[in-house]
Amino acid sequence: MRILVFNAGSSSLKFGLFDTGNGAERHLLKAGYDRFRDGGCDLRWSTDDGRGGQGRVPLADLGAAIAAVPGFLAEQGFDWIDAVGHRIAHGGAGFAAPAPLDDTTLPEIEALTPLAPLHNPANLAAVALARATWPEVPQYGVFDTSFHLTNPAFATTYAVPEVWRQAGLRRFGFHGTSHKYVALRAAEVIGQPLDRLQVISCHLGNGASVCAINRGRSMDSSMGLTPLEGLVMGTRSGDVDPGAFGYLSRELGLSIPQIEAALYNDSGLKALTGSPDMRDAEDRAAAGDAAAQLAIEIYAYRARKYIGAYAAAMGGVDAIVFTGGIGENSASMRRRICDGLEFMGVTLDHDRNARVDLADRAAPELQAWGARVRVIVTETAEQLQIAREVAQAMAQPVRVALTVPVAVSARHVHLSQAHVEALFGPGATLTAEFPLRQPGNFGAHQKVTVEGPKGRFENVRVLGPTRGRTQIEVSRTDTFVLGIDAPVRLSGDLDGTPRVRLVGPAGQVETDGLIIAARHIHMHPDDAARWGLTDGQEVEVEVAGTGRGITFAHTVVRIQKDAFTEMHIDTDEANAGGIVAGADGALVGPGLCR
Ligand SMILES: Nc1ncnc2c1ncn2[C@@H]1O[C@H](COP(=O)(O)OP(=O)(O)O)[C@@H](O)[C@H]1O
Ligand SMILES: CC(=O)OP(=O)(O)O
Ligand SMILES: [Mg+2]
Repeated sequence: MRILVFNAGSSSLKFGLFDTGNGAERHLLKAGYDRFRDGGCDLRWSTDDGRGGQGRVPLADLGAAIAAVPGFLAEQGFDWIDAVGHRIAHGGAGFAAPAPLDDTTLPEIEALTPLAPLHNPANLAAVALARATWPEVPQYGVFDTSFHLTNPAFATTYAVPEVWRQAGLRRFGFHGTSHKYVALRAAEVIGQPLDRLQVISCHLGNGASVCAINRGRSMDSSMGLTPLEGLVMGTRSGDVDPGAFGYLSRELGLSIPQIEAALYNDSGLKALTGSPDMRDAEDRAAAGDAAAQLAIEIYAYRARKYIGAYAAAMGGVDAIVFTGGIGENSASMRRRICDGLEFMGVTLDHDRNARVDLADRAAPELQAWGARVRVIVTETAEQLQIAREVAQAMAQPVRVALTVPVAVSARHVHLSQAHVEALFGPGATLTAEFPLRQPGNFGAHQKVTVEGPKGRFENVRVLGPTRGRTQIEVSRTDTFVLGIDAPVRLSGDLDGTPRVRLVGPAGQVETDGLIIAARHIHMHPDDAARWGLTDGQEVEVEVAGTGRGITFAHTVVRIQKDAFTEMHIDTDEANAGGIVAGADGALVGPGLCR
């Protein structure tokens, strides 16, 4: 199968043509445009049959370079392809794996553009061009963010107001395809499976990020909601005190869009040296330019801090991997970053570091003899990794994933009006303390004690409004605390359920209705119709975006007028999957429609 891959970065367009299948992998064409300036850019290309070239071409920007690709392929005699893989920098929380690019997924990606303004527009321009040029050929997106969706909540959560978090403010991380590829390549060189290793990957290109890969999974990365956080980059600032926004607004009268544009386009090496290019910074520093010297020191210091932080975050490190234009090519930057880390077992062999040859996907080790931590440098093969992932995705049977929010229910009680009065006094009614997402439902001010032969739970929340029959929902673990066995039932299916004592301020009742709620999805009829689901149908739900991703079988779809579509699980289920509030679940199944 012949796969064309587009990788538009913030300063370059790289593309490649791969032949995959039958266990073999050929890199038919490797090409890239970069150093856009003065109305032109550098083109460099090579084919696996020995052709190639390099030189300036009159393409002024990334858009022009993207548009030139079909003509370039035709000129070099590559006249057919089976699929196109596109690097997409921001995929948000919705794309944990490569996805076909179609009229459903593209608007979701477009909506993320403000969070990756230097990247998603170029990525999407390549998609538009490829769809227009090869309308019959499947197009897949491979997302920088996917690899990091395994990051634990304590690494992805900003300590900011809840409404901001609900609006989507969280850390994502980028360069995932690169970090994954180089970590796998390092594991190959070390000769151990990646899931036994603790690796810190430093992708130092025009954009730059450090990633902690803890036993095969991304645990943290220096980029956040957007590719602005973290390291110093070509034109991006990396970490800045958020207090700067208020300061700049007050002192310089700058607006938020002005500040944001400057942090993306006019900061980093460009701000410190006048050029976004590390080659220029190194040349100027060597010629005695103090600003360039300081910029290089800041760059290295920031990277070294993140390496130290991630060694601490993982509780160890077996290998540090350098990649990206700077990581691959700048021996002096690798040395500046590693010097001073001897205390944690990192010692470079300076001769090896100075004589790196990365031809043929080499991944040389640069550590001194006897050093505990390996230091490896390798070319990032984002295009190859994208081609591999596209080929894998195409080989899989079609599964449609639909996203539903997952809510975790703690133990609670629904009461009949008769029981409200028995527990809270004659004439008492439930009063709402906070609304629930299912319309009309609320958490009541009222709380009761639930008592069994072995133990009791005090302050169990009553949910309103009242129902025809009292129902007490607990987890399986709770049944052991109470000392009463309870069946797994759907809400309302209460015949033959165990009796339990409820105690309120004005009295107590013995009532049946104790259940472990069967996991279910409240579903709006429109969603059910759109997705081809019927009431009572059981589906599988994958909640993968957590450290202990889990798939729930036998999840019952409950279609209800006006329902807010949402899956409900109990605390045992949430704990089993390491699921925190706000997680998304994916309904997966062959019969679902998008
Ligand atoms: N020989 C070199 N020495 C130092 N820096 C280099 C060298 N070659 C490339 N670079 C730097 O690599 C950066 C571009 O990295 P690259 O990974 O190609 O970018 P992108 O993020 O656009 O994919 C530029 O800052 C460039 O100066
Ligand atoms: C996410 C990012 O910064 O990518 P690049 O390095 O290609 O600019
Ligand atoms: Mg890049």
